[in-house]
Amino acid sequence: MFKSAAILGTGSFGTALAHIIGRQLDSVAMIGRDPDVAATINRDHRNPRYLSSASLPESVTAGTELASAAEHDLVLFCIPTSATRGTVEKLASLGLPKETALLSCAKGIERGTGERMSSIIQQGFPDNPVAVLSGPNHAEEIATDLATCAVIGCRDEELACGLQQLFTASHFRSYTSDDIAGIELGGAIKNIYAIAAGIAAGLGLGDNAIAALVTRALAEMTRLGVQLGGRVETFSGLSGVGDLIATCFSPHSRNHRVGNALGEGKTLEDAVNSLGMVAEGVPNTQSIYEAARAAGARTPIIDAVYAILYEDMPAARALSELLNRDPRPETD
Ligand SMILES: NC(=O)C1=CN([C@@H]2O[C@H](COP(=O)(O)OP(=O)(O)OC[C@H]3O[C@@H](n4cnc5c(N)ncnc54)[C@H](O)[C@@H]3O)[C@@H](O)[C@H]2O)C=CC1
Ligand SMILES: O=C(CO)COP(=O)(O)O
Repeated sequence: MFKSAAILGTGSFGTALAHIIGRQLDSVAMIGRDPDVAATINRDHRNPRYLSSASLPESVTAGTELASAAEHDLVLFCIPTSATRGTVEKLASLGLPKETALLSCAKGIERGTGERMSSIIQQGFPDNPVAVLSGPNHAEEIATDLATCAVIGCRDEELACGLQQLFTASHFRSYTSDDIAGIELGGAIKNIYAIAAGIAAGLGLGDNAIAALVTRALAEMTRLGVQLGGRVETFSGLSGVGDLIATCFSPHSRNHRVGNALGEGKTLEDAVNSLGMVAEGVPNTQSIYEAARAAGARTPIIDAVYAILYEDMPAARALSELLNRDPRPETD
């Protein structure tokens, strides 16, 4: 179905996905902002800044011209969610054929509007087909060919199958679903729990506490995700519990690393600056906290992370408040 693709973003995820789809397609153009990074990718078939040990197939080239996305059948959005609307607007002003399929790979919702990335992309390109990709997909593991599964969210069956074929390799298996909202919400909300799990680890809590936290996080994610428009079963899938487990327990998770630093007493600014990559859970704690308030949802874990990140509440006090809430039944 696809012969070529453009990947917007030459960061970790764009690089990992170029490594995968570059083997399947005649040409993959990575589009970034830094001409030096692009030149090195073209010369060495490696990204000097992100996942520099991953080799990129010969079909992968890089550049900085957003307009060149129009030359491809498929455009992947692998940029931070905070950059999506601006990039969509710029790309829409340059124009894309209406057959070009658009695949959102970012995990977060927009602050202020609460909109999911696929909606923002669809607003910019009302006539183009839009799909999403999510799941437990650490770029570091994809780029070293460790086995990975993902879910593709798409309402058009033919496009879903085409994308599934593209994201099928000996070590990469993909599934399809038509619950785009549920898939995107799981991927966005889990980032906050990865910060919470990191905080818990940084505070020196044990396995019992972290298992309890992740279990209650799944209940909260499902409750909130359904209130925001996802289907309940999606949160038991790869983009829900699958990604929750990956990010809450993996040393690769940037959100977990930010949380860990906070639990050890670092400031948010230091935790984020020392990362040098995007941790979507930081801005998304604000956007999702606001969306939860607007929906009237009960989200004690998100509220605790929000208080730690944005209201200077000490992590130990937030933990104590979480544990000492009024008792309630497990399922309600
Ligand atoms: N790294 C991972 O394992 C995974 C990341 N994702 C998602 O992919 C998205 C991108 O994350 P990463 O690639 O990991 O981030 P990263 O921090 O590794 O790279 C971000 C890239 O976006 C570019 N960028 C930043 N601001 C921009 C702007 N305003 N306009 C255009 N480009 C801009 C940067 O130059 C960089 O190339 C995030 O939403 C993340 O949650 C999803 C699955 C896995
Ligand atoms: O979404 C991810 C893996 O599925 C990446 O998580 P982090 O952004 O926390 O590294």
